[in-house]
Amino acid sequence: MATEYFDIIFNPAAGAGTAGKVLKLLKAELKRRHLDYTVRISRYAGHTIQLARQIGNFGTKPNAVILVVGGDGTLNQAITGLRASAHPELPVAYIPAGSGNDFARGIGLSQDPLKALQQVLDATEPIVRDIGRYREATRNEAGYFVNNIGIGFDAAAVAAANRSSMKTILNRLHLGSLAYMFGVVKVFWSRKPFPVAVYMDGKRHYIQRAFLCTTTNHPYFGGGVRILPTATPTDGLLDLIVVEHLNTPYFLFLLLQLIRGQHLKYKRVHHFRSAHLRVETNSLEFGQMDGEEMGSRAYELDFSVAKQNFWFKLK
Ligand SMILES: Nc1ncnc2c1ncn2[C@@H]1O[C@H](COP(=O)(O)OP(=O)(O)OP(=O)(O)O)[C@@H](O)[C@H]1O
Repeated sequence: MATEYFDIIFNPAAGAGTAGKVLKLLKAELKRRHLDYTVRISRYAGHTIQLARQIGNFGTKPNAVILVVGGDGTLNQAITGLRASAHPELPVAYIPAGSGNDFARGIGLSQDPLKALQQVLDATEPIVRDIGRYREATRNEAGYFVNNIGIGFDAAAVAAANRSSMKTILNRLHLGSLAYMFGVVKVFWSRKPFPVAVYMDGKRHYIQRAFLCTTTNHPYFGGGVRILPTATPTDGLLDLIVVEHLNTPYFLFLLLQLIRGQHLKYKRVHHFRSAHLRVETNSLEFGQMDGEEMGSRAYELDFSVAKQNFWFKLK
């Protein structure tokens, strides 16, 4: 089936306001190829959920494809809205236009908008990939994530990066993924270790001094950091990494090993992999989901895997 029509959902705030340039490029290319489209603009934070739900509920033209243009948060919200609609099976195409773009990196979609569009146009049938599903008991929330949910260090870094004026400047310089590094440096000295309980395959694992606790669908977080090189979005499993904080020199050593992709072999780095995971914390900690802040709370999270139809061709 060739794509005849695109229902574009566009987040003008993605990439700290630089996504408009991406949309302009795409529109010109679609026009050049005589491909028809409609653009629905996300007018406020969270509006993407409603836009996607409306497309799922009120139908689209035959052979229409939903094309999301934005960052990881926009993709997350589009999938969340669509899955709450009458047609959750509709495939989702995506053009990365955010700051971090970890989903594109993790799934094998180009970060160059026109190359990504070519991958979308090359698709002839939906492609199925894993996404994460979560339930959080403290605030009675449930939903999906395309990249990861993190508690602790990474989430505090996301919060710091989002509040930083550097994010806007770096996005303008096409260095959006560096914004997270500024967040990392900012929160590094102020974060305190916290206890975490992980439940997997009927066993409880208690980690007294966790610093970072991230459940992920693919290797990347924080704008290109390969936190779990072995995670794959096709295995029906989620990967969880818990990094312990022993002391500052050891933690810096682990960070160095992380950059070299060698961190998983150390005793203070715990790796879990399963179709079902549960994570509990008892202190107030920051959380992040696909780069969006989840607020500060004591978490009780249950994770599982869902299958999602996408529309792009991967090598
Ligand atoms: N019109 C709007 N005005 C302000 N914020 C919006 C608007 N529409 C959507 N949003 C919000 O923009 C936020 C950021 O979106 P997104 O994550 O896609 O971009 P990003 O943070 O630049 O990318 P990435 O997650 O890849 O780093 C989301 O929380 C979304 O709810």
